[in-house]
Amino acid sequence: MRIHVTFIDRVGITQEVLALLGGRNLNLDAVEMVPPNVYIDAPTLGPEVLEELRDALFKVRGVRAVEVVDILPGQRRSLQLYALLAAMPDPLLAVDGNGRVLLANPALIELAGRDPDGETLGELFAAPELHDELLAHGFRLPMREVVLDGRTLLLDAMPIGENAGLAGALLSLYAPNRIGERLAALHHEQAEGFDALLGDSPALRTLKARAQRVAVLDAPLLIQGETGTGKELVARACHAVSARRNAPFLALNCAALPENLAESELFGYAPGAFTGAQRGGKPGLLELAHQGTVFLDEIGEMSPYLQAKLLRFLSDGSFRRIGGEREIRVDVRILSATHRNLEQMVGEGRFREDLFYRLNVLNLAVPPLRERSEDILPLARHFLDQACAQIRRPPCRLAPDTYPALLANRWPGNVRQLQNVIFRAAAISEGNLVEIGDLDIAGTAVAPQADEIGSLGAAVENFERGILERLYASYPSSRLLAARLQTSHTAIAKRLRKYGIPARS
Ligand SMILES: Nc1ncnc2c1ncn2[C@@H]1O[C@H](COP(=O)(O)OP(=O)(O)OP(=O)(O)O)[C@@H](O)[C@H]1O
Repeated sequence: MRIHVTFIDRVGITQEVLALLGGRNLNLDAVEMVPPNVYIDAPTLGPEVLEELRDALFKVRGVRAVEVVDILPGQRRSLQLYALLAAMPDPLLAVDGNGRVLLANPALIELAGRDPDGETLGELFAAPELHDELLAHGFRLPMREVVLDGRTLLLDAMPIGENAGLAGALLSLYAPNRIGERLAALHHEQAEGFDALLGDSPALRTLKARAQRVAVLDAPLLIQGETGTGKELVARACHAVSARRNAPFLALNCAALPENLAESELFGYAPGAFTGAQRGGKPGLLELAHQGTVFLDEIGEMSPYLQAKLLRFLSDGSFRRIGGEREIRVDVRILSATHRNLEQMVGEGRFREDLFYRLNVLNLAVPPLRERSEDILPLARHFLDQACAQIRRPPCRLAPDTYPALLANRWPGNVRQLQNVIFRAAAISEGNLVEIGDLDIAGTAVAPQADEIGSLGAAVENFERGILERLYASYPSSRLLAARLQTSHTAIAKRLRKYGIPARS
């Protein structure tokens, strides 16, 4: 039983109260003192002893009230705190002033494969120098990379109780790809519609112009493009300028969920649909998005069963919830996206042809980043500003010698990869310049395979020629190209001649 005693504060009163409990041989699990209150958790305290104890307590001078409570305030606070920590998808740690773990949330325990309670940060990350550095700086350091169970993560520290003397810190770990998502979320809040799609390359301008035309036509739209090119951003923009903009835009990633979960997310389920479950029904995204838009990402990964169910919805506008009898009609526009070649999948019998035609009434192709190299540096600068603001570090710039490497990179992960590379660089770079060594793009440069390289000189020349040829299309004079690459006009003219790159009119 838990009790709450209220008293008029005076010297020695709490000891007198506790002495009464001690005298009755009660096991005390917890005592919380918040004068003029004392809260006591005594599991062995039964109703009879309570009656007698209450009388005894009222004989103590100053005791005003004795009542039974469900839970102690501190216990309630820690339950709430645990619930909050458990709901946080990113791994979190609280440490004391000596860098010893006091608390880890379930995401961190899962990641570490153990509860690191009591370990030092040096032990947890197998990095004693990190521990010393964090302590030496009072936990106030820019984000840095750490390795936990073989995975590289970014560590962000926030000191606790600085004014009243350092009490410890709260540490958050982010997977580099989650940071991109967080930035994207931030971005979505800032810009809606096509303004969110940054870039001024001819390829992107053409895409935007076409997208603005198809966005307002109320028919299914298929968006194709490599991973990370911005397909979802395009889909959101199309919704935001369409007549449906005041109704919801709800997205489902068909690759992220197993078939049964994807089905219940999209179509919902009827009450009692699951045997043994006491659950009521649940509407799916199609119902929730009534009069709005449903975006089906990675549609190429949709199972044949769901393809059939979706086809039926696209053909007659109706469907049934899982386990439901009733036909439901909703007014929803379907936008879908894929990085796969759906035509080829249709040819190979891996995607339904009839569904393909239903989805592909309108279509857009988002170009890969390497085909719009003019966008690379403006995007990189934008992501750098965003990253510095997000991690609360002073603004920094890209060192000019990073340009050729950024421009020559193949960017297989496209804009998302660029965003992540820049974020990581902002997090680990020490000064106000992001240097080439801060960019984690080794291995994805457009470079010959090792066994194709004859000599270093020839390889460097090939590399240089590739950059010049590619940029010359968008900066079609040696002066423009020189300004773009931040070098002299004569140096560019000399190289264009050397490589026999014909002058543009
Ligand atoms: N033109 C752009 N301007 C600004 N940010 C962009 C642009 N294109 C993409 N991004 C950002 O890059 C990230 C990836 O974009 P998005 O999720 O839209 O790509 P996707 O093609 O749908 O990816 P996937 O194929 O993996 O689903 C997001 O954080 C998005 O905000």
